Amino acid sequence: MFDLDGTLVDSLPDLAESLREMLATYGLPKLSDERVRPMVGDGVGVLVSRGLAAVEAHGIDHDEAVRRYMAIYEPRATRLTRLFPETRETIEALRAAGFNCALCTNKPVAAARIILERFELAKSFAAIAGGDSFPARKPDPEHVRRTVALAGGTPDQAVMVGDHRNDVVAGNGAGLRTIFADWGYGAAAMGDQATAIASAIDDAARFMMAWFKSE
Ligand SMILES: O=C(O)COP(=O)(O)O
Ligand SMILES: [Mg+2]
Repeated sequence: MFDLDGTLVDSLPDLAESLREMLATYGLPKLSDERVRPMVGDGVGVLVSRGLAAVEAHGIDHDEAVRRYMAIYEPRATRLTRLFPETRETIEALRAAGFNCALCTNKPVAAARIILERFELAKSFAAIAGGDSFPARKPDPEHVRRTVALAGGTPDQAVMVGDHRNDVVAGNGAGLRTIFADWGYGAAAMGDQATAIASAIDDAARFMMAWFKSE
C-alpha cells in the first residue's frame, strides 16, 4: 500500500503553485515551495489552514478557501507533477511478483484518481482510497485498515509505504509493516518508528520481496 504525495509522485510544485494562486485571490503574499513542503501530508483542509496561518491571514472563511484551492488545483494536478524515478517499473515488478497494490492518500480521492489516470497507473491499483473516502484518515489506522480490506488483503500480508509520520503511525496502528519513504517530503525523524527506511521506491520493493519470500 502506497501513499501518493511525496511517495509515488513529486506533486509539491502543483500543490505549492495552487496554494499561491489561492492566496493571491485574497491579495495575500506568496509562499515558496520549500515553505509549503512541510505543510503537505494531512490533507487539503490542513494544507489550506497552514498556508493561511503562514501568511498571517485573518478573517478568511476556511471552507471557501478550500473550495478556491480545489478549483485551482484539480484541473492542474499533473501540470508539473511527475512520478518519482522507477515508480512505474516498481509497481509493475511488484504486481508481477504477485503483490496487489493499493493507494492510501490523505488527498481527496477524486484528485488522486486524476493523477493515477494521467500516469496510466489507476488500473494497477486494486484499491484507491483518499482522505475523504472514509470517516477516518491517516494517522487514524482505520484509513489503512479499510484500504487493505478494499484491496482484498489482510494487515499481516500488507506493507504501508509513505513519506510522512502519518503513514508510519497509521500503518503500524493497523498492524502492517511500514516503510518510511525518505525521498519524500517528511523530516527524517518521521521514519523512526517504521519497520524499515527506504531511499527509493525500488529499495522499498526489495524489503517487501525479502519479507514475503521467506514466509
Ligand atoms: O494531501 C496531502 O496532504 C498529502 O497526501 P498524501 O497522504 O498522499 O501524502
Ligand atoms: Mg505523502
